[in-house]
Amino acid sequence: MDTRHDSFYDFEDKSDSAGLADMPSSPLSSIPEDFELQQVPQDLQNTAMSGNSVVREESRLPSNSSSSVMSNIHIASPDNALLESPLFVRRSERKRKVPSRSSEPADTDDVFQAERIETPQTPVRPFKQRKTSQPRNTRNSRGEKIATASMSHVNDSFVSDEEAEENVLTTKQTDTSRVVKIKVNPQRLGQILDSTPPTPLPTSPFLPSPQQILQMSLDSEPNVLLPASQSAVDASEHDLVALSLAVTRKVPIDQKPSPRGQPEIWAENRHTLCESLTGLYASWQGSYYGKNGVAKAFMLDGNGHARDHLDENVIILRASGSMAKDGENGMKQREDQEPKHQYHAMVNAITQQSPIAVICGDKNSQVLSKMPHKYNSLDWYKATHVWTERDKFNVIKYRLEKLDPDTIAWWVPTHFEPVVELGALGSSLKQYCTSCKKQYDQVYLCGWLCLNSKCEKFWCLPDGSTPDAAQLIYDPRFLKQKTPWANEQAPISFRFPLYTTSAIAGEDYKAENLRGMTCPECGKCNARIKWEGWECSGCGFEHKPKITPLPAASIQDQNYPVTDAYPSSHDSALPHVKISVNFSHNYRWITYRFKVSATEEGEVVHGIANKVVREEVKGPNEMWEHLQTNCQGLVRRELSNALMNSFTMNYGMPYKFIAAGDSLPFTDAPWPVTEAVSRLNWADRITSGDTVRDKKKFNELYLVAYLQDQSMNYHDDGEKGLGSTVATLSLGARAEMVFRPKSFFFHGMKSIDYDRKRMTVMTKDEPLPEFPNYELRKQYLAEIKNANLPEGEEKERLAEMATALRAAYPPKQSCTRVEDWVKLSLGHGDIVIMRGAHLQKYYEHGVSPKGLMRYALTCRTVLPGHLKDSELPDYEVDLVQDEYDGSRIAK
Ligand SMILES: O=C(O)CCC(=O)C(=O)O
Ligand SMILES: [Fe+2]
Repeated sequence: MDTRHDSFYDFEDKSDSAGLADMPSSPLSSIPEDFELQQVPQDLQNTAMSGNSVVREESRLPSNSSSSVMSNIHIASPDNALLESPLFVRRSERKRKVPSRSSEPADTDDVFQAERIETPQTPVRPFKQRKTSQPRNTRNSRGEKIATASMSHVNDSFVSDEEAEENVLTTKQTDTSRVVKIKVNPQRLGQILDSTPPTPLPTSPFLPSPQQILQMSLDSEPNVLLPASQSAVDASEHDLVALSLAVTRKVPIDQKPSPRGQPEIWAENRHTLCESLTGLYASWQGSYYGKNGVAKAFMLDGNGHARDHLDENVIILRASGSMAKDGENGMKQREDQEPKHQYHAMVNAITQQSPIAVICGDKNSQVLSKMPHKYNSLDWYKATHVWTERDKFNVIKYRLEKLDPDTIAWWVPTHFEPVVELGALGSSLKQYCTSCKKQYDQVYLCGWLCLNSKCEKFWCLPDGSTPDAAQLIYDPRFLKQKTPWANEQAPISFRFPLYTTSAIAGEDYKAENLRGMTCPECGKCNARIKWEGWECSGCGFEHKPKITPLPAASIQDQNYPVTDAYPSSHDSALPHVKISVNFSHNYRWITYRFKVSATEEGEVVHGIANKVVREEVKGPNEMWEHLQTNCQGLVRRELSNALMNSFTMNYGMPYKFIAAGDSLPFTDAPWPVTEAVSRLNWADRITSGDTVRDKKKFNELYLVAYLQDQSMNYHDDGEKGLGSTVATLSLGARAEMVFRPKSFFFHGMKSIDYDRKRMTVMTKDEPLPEFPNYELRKQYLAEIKNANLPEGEEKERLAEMATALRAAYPPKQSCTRVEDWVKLSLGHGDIVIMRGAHLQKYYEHGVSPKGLMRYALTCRTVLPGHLKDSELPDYEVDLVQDEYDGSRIAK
């Protein structure tokens, strides 16, 4: 199996973005498994911006607070509303269902006054704000008239007089009051509730049935939230339920209306998106991307969590990760989500007021309109809240708010009327937990809940009971609160600036040169596929800047000096590898020999070139300089739904094994290609002792161009139909090339699918004495050979043997890891030749260049008759004339 070229993952910020292990089908479902707890300075976590100045929002917390600050809900205080609200403690369960606009009063001193909750002082009738005005006409963001009403925000409560009687005011009241305007569009609310049955809600002791909700909403609509003749504070629970249902109403994807605009950027697939948004969103599988401990972006696709929400300005989503496959396409949570790396990165985004980019996939079920493309940039967002909830497992949730609240989002449908504008309901209710002393917003209408997963009262309503899922209807005041930030400007356009070339030699080979292009004309994300530059497959826009080549003189590495003498070696090998050395033609030829089966040896020859070789006429230096400016048609080939990260071109016989791609006849190749074929044929001859010219010529050359940071993962070159010798000429940057036995051969175990079961079995390959459990494996192999079991039974027995082999490892010794046996340090002009039929079957190799730019020119022999007619090229494969004889560098 050829597993090379999967190192395109190298572009991912593995430390922050979702782990690859999960391979979730829904991007909303992965989290790095290797999250590390990253401490956020406590004072940073507790700071929140108010206006332009930083204030310590939670400065009232007790200094001896026992629970982790990390699991607090983090609130960028919308304004000073928090400082103005009284706390009510409810006596009866019945009253708990009534959402109360109540919270711990904000004291400006630093000591949390928890005892106030337990010790009511001066019980007084709760202050009921009656200061409301008649509705008047105002204009919404599109200038259309909507009705508005003023409502007291401070000390108010959506409770009736009777209920209010039963509330006990436990804290001193503040006399400050603030009037906010509620802008609710009654027509819109009515329409929504009329046309859409609310999400079915099982009956609960706290909430009315769906039918009741609908009825109540319609009945009470004129009074609710649009207090024509009545005070807004009389609005009761069902009004909020109705409002919440209207605000969170979802339309099935196939019925979603068209958006009013277009995304700034869009992509047809994940890899073009990630490559074009490098640094902003480069999560190949996960939904989350962060860098340096700060959250950067989310991708919302698929259904997400049951209570995810995405409207014209607010998003609620669950943290990614902790998911496992559930059936064919689904995912289910498999464990509690812990406040780890991603959580802290979100906290950092809140405390640093660092905007988060949101991308939306066309499978997102919450978004208001039909997404025009597979992936679409939504907008920049403020992270405002991070908290934990409980389903079967703990779930970490985030609230995001559109960064620029004043422009209408492009994805809002043309005739969309918002039910309630952001900020129109004032701020959310906040309350302190009597146990952990942490303050949280009231997220759901069923009542205030402690959202600290480390607290004994976590997920408890004030009476100690826990809500059932049916009660979890969002409090619209929580959803629709407005969180001003000191700066609400997008940090960068999603259409990134085009790459501009550098006059400094070598700069153009840096990794950023491989970034994709967000088309300045149409916004489509395009990977850089061609060596020559960028092309937009959406509108045809091209960007092909001229690069500055790197002269041969600049690639001489001071740490590996070469002279006219035979160069020293920088290779290494394990002790059981046999090594021999020869000197000829200004090359040091080192041969590494090791067993590739019980009876056969394979070899790797490394020819280390000196200065004479490098400077030879038509030698490595000239080849290097010519290729940089005269090699057309190098492309990144497609590989199982992604792209190889290096640029390649094939010459001579088609090489179909890695990824399908174009081939050119040798007659159309730049001269270094044919020169390399000729030189590698010569090198093979002189190092194998086979002096017969033209005996087994290479008929194919695969040219690979690696930019900075590109590499080729462990793989083999042993595809069927290839000759057993593979030779490479290395040009440019130094590279490390490593060889090791494949795991199944070394450890003698592999995973197979048999009878619809995944099982680990012992392999039947003869082990080598250097391998672990050598004696035991020999014994087991003999047993299997003699037993002659039917297939199923044999598999079962091999599985038992694998279990026994695993148990036989000494403690702490890995039964999967394999060490490199040979490590070559390849310099400019060096040659590597691999020989041996079983070398490719049982060993694998990988290459990681260390500098800015490198070419590998690898020759193979594609055996005649191996290709099908359809795979044959439409040109005659003309073999390269073997002119090279090494005479210019003979010594
Ligand atoms: O980059 C190299 O030196 C080797 C490339 C290689 O292994 C391959 O093309 O199969
Ligand atoms: Fe290879």
